[in-house]
Amino acid sequence: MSDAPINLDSLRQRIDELDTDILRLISERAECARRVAEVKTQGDPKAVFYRPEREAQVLRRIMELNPGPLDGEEMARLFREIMSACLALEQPVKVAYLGPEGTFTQQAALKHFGESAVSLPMAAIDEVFREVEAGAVNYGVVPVENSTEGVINHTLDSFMDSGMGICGEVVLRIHHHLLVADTTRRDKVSRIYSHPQSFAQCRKWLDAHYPHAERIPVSSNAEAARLVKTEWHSAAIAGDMAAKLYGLTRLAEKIEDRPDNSTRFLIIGNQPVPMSGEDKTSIVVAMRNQPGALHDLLEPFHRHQIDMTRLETRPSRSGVWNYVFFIDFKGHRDEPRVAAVLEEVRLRAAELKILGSYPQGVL
Ligand SMILES: C=C(O[C@@H]1C=C(C(=O)O)C=C[C@H]1O)C(=O)O
Repeated sequence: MSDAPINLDSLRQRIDELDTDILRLISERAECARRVAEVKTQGDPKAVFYRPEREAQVLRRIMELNPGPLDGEEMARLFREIMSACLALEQPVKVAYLGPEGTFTQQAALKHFGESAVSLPMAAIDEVFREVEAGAVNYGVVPVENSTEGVINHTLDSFMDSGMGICGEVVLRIHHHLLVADTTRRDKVSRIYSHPQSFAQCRKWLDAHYPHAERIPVSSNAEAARLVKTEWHSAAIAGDMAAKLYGLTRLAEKIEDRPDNSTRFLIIGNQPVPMSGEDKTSIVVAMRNQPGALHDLLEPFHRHQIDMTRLETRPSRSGVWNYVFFIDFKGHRDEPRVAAVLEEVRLRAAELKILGSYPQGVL
């Protein structure tokens, strides 16, 4: 240990030098982004600053080039924040999300846009759509499917009613914790608050560890966390954002029954997104109610070898067509192969709405 101080000093000196370099380089990068903003605004008063396809390309490139020892996702997260700060220099992006504050949807919004985005909680999914449609915010973030609980119908229905499209997706690993306040009697927990979906995702764990505690469903995990603050015999199941927001501690961590529990969120907006190189397209199709309709719809995808990633059916509310199909597939609408399929589907369908082509989630 005798040479430790010398080593430590020289290593810290090297870190200082490197930080000086990093600082200079980030500043230079920010200056470039500011100049990009000038180019974008030239002759265009309604210039769009946020470019999802470019951001996806930047992050993918960083992950490819990353030499370690930090892992690719960790490195991309750091660059995500650098880009977020650079974009804020051009114009801070304003995002509405399904609130309240402290929910997984807020976590998804910040994961996608970075911490420099201004995020505003909305009380319901259709309010998020309305805020974007009214131009009060640039984008919206809503959950669309969970790996254990399935699709979130409310989001699909909102797409049927609104003119909004999709300009991105983000997938979040959902970790639930059993949270308590400083004042909670940890050995006397008799009541647990959470969102019904979170209860469903932690059912086995709860049956094993808290079979006798009363489970009280509330409107969100963040609301569960808020209630715990005032009750000495209660706990909440919620995620990290809610724990941080209400100053709760984890009595048990990662209590979800399935370790791969994740939720997919969509970024909604009304901006067409150019190709990023790895894209997805989402469409809604109404078919005539006749035998073989579903086969007719799927056949062109099969023939053009397009990789379908999701197919959901929803009852149509217009009364004329019995069902509409929500389809996600790999590829961008500007690719000839995809354009050909969309044209064929348009001819076969009663109605086709292209919700958008957007970069596949990177982080
Ligand atoms: C700098 C740009 O604007 C924004 C900031 C980006 C960045 O910091 O790399 C990337 C895309 C845009 O969201 C750009 O379009 O290149």
